[in-house]
Amino acid sequence: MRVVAAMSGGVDSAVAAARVMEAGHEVVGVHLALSQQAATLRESARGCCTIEDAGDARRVADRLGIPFYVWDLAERFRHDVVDDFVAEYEAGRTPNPCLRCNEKIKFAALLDKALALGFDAVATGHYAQVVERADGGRELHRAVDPAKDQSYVLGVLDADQLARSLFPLGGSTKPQVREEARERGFSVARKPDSHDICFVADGDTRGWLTRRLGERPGEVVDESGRVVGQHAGSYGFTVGQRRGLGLDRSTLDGAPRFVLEVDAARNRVVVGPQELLGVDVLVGDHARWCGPAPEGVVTVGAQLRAHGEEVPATARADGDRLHVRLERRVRGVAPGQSVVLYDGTRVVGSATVAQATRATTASRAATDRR
Ligand SMILES: Nc1ncnc2c1ncn2[C@@H]1O[C@H](COP(=O)(O)OP(=O)(O)OP(=O)(O)O)[C@@H](O)[C@H]1O
Repeated sequence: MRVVAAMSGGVDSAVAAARVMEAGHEVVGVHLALSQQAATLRESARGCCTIEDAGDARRVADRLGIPFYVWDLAERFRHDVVDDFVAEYEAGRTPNPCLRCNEKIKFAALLDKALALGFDAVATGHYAQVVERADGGRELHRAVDPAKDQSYVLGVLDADQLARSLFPLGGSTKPQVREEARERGFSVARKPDSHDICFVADGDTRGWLTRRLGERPGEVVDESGRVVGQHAGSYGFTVGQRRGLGLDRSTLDGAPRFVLEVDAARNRVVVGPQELLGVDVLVGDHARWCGPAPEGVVTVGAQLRAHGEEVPATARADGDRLHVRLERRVRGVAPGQSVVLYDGTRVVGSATVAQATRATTASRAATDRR
């Protein structure tokens, strides 16, 4: 096959590229320039896809003796990932930009361009496994290294995208990959792992959003609507958050408060005690399936954040929508988060949480009897 190896300049994609090459494929290395240097020079200097990262990727490609190109997808990334991120927070939701980047950039813009140029597949350094079934169909599975498993952020891929994707690291642990990089003499063998959101270089999401959206003062209220504090922009909050709530402690008892709801339309943040945070009924939209959509009610494991725990659940597909009933209440589920469904280690599909509520005692008892 002719394969584009997506090379970030990190250790994982370096080893992934080497493995695809050794599997006998014809490989071309591609680094994506994703940040707009002119607009965010100060931030991009420590964020993803810097000039240094491109240089690191090029050095690995040179060592492997493969052609190497930089493709500029900065405009697509800004529109589909960064602007979407801002708009989601502005609307009171909590997006996952890595998942969006996989959906819109790596396995859409990059893959489309690769296919248009005559390539057969894209290989990345994601930790996940693609398993080929006897009927030729392909399934996405968790990686063997639970600490690195990235199947959650790949849960948006459909069958066609999966058929064109190679994840050569899914069967290895991170220490094995680092050791292999060292043995291969890659300059990036000891490069630290990337963390957090690549375009929010210092990790301060609220500060980053404030620079884009400006201050929008509003009220923090408790579950009964009583004003208990002030905020500088409801976009700076996420359901389940405990710190930085700006509460007027004189109006409250000493118990900790958590964000229960971000009401963007009214620029209000609702806080309350921990026991009100738990939800077990989710309605998702933008449902995506790695294979055919399941029929009827299916038993699954539901994961709500990258590296979050998997909760036993039942799910029902309904067109673009997904209904999920969790077997137990989970705290801090925000609209905008993705719910990814698993059957054992296999990814079944995903959706974006639109509503997260709690079942009434009567409906919970009815479910328990079923
Ligand atoms: N700027 C980029 N250009 C090309 N490919 C990229 C880029 N950023 C990420 N990728 C691809 O997506 C994969 C997963 O990206 P992620 O940001 O999770 O990196 P990572 O796990 O830190 O991997 P790495 O060690 O390769 O940077 C990478 O291994 C690489 O194949």
